[in-house]
Amino acid sequence: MVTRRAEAAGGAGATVDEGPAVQDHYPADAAHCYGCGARNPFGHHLKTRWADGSRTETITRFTPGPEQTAMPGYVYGGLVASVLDCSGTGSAALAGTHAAGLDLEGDGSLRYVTGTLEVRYQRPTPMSVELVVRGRVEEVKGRKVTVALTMTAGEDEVASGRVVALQLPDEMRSS
Ligand SMILES: CCCCCCCCCC(=O)SCCNC(=O)CCNC(=O)[C@H](O)C(C)(C)COP(=O)(O)OP(=O)(O)OC[C@H]1O[C@@H](n2cnc3c(N)ncnc32)[C@H](O)[C@@H]1OP(=O)(O)O
Repeated sequence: MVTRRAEAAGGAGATVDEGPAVQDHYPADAAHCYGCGARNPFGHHLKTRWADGSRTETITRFTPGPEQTAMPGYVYGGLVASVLDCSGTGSAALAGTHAAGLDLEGDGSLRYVTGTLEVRYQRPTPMSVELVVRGRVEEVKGRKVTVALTMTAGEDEVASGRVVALQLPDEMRSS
């Protein structure tokens, strides 16, 4: 299976990718996620950053390949969902950690899993075009962060959705 990394620059209008990716700060024992874990050789290796100085908008980029085909020329919907999913949990980790006044690089930074994922497929998603996911943090409430997401391919919005992410439960921790 081919492994690709999302490209980290260019092609997103006026949006600026700012600072390190949250996944760069996941500890080694929490970096196995298929969507965003740096230590998963078969995964997407998604990287989610603040999109600007507001600390409410995030950006994640991914370019799908032919093995992620639905119909020739178009991307499999499960891949679209998967990219939205980890864009949402990464955004939640950025937002929850920021809201708690913690440092991403510190031991106390917060990690999140998916509680609920909603996806609306708006248009067929073209293959081999960089997909840009923008996250907007709607709410940080206790253990829960809600993030609204849009995915664009070039000028077209191809999907949108929402992730409700909850802080990583103890039973899912590896140590
Ligand atoms: C370390 C780095 C990690 C990187 C990996 C990124 C993850 C990648 C994405 C994934 O694939 S994660 C895998 C798929 N997800 C799971 O397997 C999660 C399974 N579910 C659970 O473990 C628990 O149900 C969950 C942690 C989601 C919630 O349990 P909690 O005990 O934390 O929730 P609690 O009962 O305390 O409820 C807290 C709030 O969240 C709400 N809530 C609970 N479960 C929810 C849910 N599933 N969806 C939406 N909201 C939910 C609940 O209503 C409440 O809202 P309010 O505060 O407003 O009252």
